[in-house]
Amino acid sequence: MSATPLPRTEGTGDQAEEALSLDRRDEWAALGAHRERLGGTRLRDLFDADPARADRLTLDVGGLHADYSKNLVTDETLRLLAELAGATRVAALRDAMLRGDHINVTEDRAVLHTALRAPRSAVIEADGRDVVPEVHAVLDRMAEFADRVRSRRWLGHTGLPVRRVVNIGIGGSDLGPAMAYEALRPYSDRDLEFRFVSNVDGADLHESLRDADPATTLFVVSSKTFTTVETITNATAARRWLVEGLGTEEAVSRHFAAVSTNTEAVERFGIDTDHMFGFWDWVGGRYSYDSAIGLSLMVAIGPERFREMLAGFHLMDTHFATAPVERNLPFLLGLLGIWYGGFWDAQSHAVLPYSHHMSRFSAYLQQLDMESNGKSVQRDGRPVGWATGPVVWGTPGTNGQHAYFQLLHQGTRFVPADLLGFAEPAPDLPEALVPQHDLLMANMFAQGQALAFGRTAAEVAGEGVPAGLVPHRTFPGDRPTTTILAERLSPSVLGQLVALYEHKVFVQGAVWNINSFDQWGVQLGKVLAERVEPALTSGKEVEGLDASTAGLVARYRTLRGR
Ligand SMILES: O=P(O)(O)OC[C@H]1O[C@](O)(CO)[C@@H](O)[C@@H]1O
Repeated sequence: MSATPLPRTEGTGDQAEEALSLDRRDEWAALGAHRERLGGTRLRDLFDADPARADRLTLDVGGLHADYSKNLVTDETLRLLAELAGATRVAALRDAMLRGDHINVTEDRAVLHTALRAPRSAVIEADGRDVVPEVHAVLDRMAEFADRVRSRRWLGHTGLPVRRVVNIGIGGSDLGPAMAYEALRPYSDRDLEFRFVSNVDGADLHESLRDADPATTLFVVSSKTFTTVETITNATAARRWLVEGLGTEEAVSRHFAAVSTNTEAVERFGIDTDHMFGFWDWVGGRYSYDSAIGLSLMVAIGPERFREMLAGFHLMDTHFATAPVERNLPFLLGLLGIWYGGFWDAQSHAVLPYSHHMSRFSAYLQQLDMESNGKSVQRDGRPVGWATGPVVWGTPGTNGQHAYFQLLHQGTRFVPADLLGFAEPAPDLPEALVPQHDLLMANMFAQGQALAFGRTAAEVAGEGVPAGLVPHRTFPGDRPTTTILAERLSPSVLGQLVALYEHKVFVQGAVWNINSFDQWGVQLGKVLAERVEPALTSGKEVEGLDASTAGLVARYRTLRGR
């Protein structure tokens, strides 16, 4: 880590305000006192006392209908949370981000992923230069490339069109495109096959190539830095496979494209920079799939759908930038998380999509949220004295119901959750399968109800359940959920959802006064792996290994017969 003093963000101005620790703010104390007063307030009581609650605590933004009435909040809670957002100057930091200030203070960078989806007419400056024309120039080149592959005009070395696209990347260079490809699969060209390879375990690449024909395979090597060891190792192996398969190095040019900010490294690797698509250091890896990192996705769904997705992102950006805090969905979701983490001791947050196509969404959010807000020092380096980012997890809801929902309903842990669902089934679903959609959605609505309101002992006993079983069959309820319902999982709606969570993470990082845009915590393991690897292969003594790790290395070598 750099020893140079951190540049100050130009954004928020008031240094005395910024220096005040979150837990010493009056607004924080007010929330603590409010929490005490709420005590064991039940959602049942809140709904009974206020027939308008379900109507009032909802918000429509673009194609998303958010119902946050099943959260453990009153109007007073929401007012106090909005005051906390005001005191911590979240809106000022948001504006600083949107205008290109270097709010990523530890890396001295602007944070401008919102520029990736700005319309052509917008002007957004990073370091004094309008970045919007460059963004659209790359999008146009991507569109041309995607169209050539999709129309089978892009020919491989032997003159055959592409059948399989293999995206090689990891973290933000994998999770976004892989998640979005799954989400928008019904919109994709079904005659093209897509694979996403991330793991340095050779099995990942092998499974993606074992039935592939080098003559019809296109690799998209995606890496912001183009130095990430997993990606470069896999890309090198892929290149070897291709050259062996087609018998000549010359084939590489027609079968490899690259997405990166590092032109030199791409050239060094041997990928023709005519087939390279760039982006910029002001795009964080986990905020990048709407940049050229989405190239494989664009090949799958086509430039028009990709642009619809960008328009969805932009819609949510505009809402985030302009709506008042109390009616601003990213603010609301962010503040609810602050409430549960700070005053209800919630350790985790579940995101449960009732949609098969959203199966990778929670995995995508894990990086977005946990790499952003898994921090324990404030922006100026002081330790935090409050809980920051939660463990984010989840899988499609119905599957979860038969796995871990038992704990959500009756366990001792408190797990707030988001339920995501779509009124329309996937657009390509055969007629015979459409009726299943009602069953799917009935489950989502029922789970929200059961989690919120439970089933009291009296109700259970009233159903004739034997007394000994009553405690086992009682559901405490008061497990909060926010339900987000959209008409359909379209490209635009996906963009809206991703931008919603991006900005939710932003709001939380701003209140917690942490830098959501660096990721120093991933460095140590990388450095140590580089030191350990020679010990595994050559048996050379590696200095500085602790006794446990040295023992494991020795055991590994024995098991491998070395
Ligand atoms: O795109 P790159 O440079 O290969 O990095 C991949 C990922 O590695 C990280 O730097 C650390 O996990 C992520 O932030 C990033 O998305």
